[in-house]
Amino acid sequence: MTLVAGVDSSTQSCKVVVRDAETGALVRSGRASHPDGTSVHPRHWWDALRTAVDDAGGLADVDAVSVGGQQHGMVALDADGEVVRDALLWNDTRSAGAAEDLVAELGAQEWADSVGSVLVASLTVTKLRWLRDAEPENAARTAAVALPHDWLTWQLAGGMAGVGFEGLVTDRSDVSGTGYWSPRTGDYRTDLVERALGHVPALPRVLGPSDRAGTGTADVLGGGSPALGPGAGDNAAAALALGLRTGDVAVSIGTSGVVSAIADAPTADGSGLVTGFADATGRFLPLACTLNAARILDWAARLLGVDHARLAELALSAPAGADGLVLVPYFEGERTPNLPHAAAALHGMRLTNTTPAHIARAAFEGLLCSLADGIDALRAAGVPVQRAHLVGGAAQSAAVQALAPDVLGLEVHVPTPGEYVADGAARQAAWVLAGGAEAPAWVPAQPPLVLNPGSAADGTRVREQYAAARGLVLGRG
Ligand SMILES: Nc1ncnc2c1ncn2[C@@H]1O[C@H](COP(=O)(O)OP(=O)(O)O)[C@@H](O)[C@H]1O
Ligand SMILES: O=C(CO)[C@@H](O)[C@H](O)COP(=O)(O)O
Repeated sequence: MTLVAGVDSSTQSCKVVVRDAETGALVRSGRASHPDGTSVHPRHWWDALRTAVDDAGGLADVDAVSVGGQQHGMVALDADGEVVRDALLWNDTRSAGAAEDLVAELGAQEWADSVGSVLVASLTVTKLRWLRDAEPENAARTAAVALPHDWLTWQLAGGMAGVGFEGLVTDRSDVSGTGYWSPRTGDYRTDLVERALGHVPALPRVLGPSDRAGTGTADVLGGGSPALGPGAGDNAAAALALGLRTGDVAVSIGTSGVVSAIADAPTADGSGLVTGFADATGRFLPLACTLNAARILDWAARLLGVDHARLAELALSAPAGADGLVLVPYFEGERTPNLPHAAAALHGMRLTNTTPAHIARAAFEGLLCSLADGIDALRAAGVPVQRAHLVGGAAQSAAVQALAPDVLGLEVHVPTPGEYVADGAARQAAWVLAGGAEAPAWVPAQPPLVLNPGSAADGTRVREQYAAARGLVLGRG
């Protein structure tokens, strides 16, 4: 049996899956935690990768490895290939002012036309501008810039000592989230890098969907020398694992809340709600991403002193609409809509509707309404939406599953619990070995759970009261 491995280096953890390259059957898996915080030294990702690989029984017997990962993080390297400072992650909002400056300089629609997206603090180019303004010495020392998955792939290939900056590679999906690469032309916009950072550092070579990135040589591979895949941004990797088709929307509820869809043509949404990324198959991945998602539920569980299973029970014991209690969940500021300095707010509190059950219900409804807003934005950008596929850690919550069809107003498929980002990376690794125009067809071991909307009226009411409360927050934002 030929084995391949996929890695998901996500915000909160690192996951590794080992699968049969031909059938996609899961052979073994492992995981390890990442530290908290929105700026992290990349060595923590490397340490977690090591631990997750050990947990997965090693990789000595795999023939190819691909790395998927959290998008946008700025990994700045000096001329010796050393990390210049902690990487600023996608959910670090300190570059919000830099994003405003850059948008003011060129105009929102010009950014959307040039790089597919209007800039918000998540996008790497804004972090480069922040570095130039806040830490000019670090900016001047920056000789190369990579994304989290690029840096990990480079480490697997031997890093500076092994392959130098010439061996630094990325893929279309992840580079499309930098804000200095055009999904429409497939070219870097080095003029925009220079505008942000003040000079043009070495940038990773952009590989095609099944191009070989090199050969793994690192110790963590246990003496094996697997082919390395180009890797992918986490959302593109999940889309590859799910085999999304026209009309399908992936709804991922991890640290970020993401709705994304495969498209044949690039998008350029000047409103900024939809970012026009590329996917991992040579197509495009219009996407709306929130900063607040699974951690809304983590917050509610902590507040109420219960675990996730009990939080779901409490929520399902309260009526739809929580008797008017509405959570607008912008705990960490927000990205969609772009309100980096906003805070969360509970609206409509009465003595009768502030029970644990109502608060739990409001948490789930606030989470799902913010995702439903993202689906509306995709539709407004011309993306067809027929059904949702629910993935990410919080997709396993019974209350998310019960409430999603009504609030999203869609048929919802819940695939078998799994690590869809790591699975997509593993499927890409199999594609690198097999070659050909399409990724190998892997059939899921079990069909998804299919959930249909029960009460359209409930869904509409929940969304209307959320929209009213969100309007108050926008007014303050
Ligand atoms: N059954 C559950 N109910 C609600 N939230 C859950 C459940 N299981 C996991 N989570 C949450 O999912 C998140 C992790 O999801 P994951 O997709 O791995 O995140 P990321 O990719 O951002 O690291 C955590 O915040 C965790 O608390
Ligand atoms: O910023 C985005 C997408 O644009 C996020 O989706 C990150 O890629 C992080 O994802 P998770 O770690 O939450 O899965």
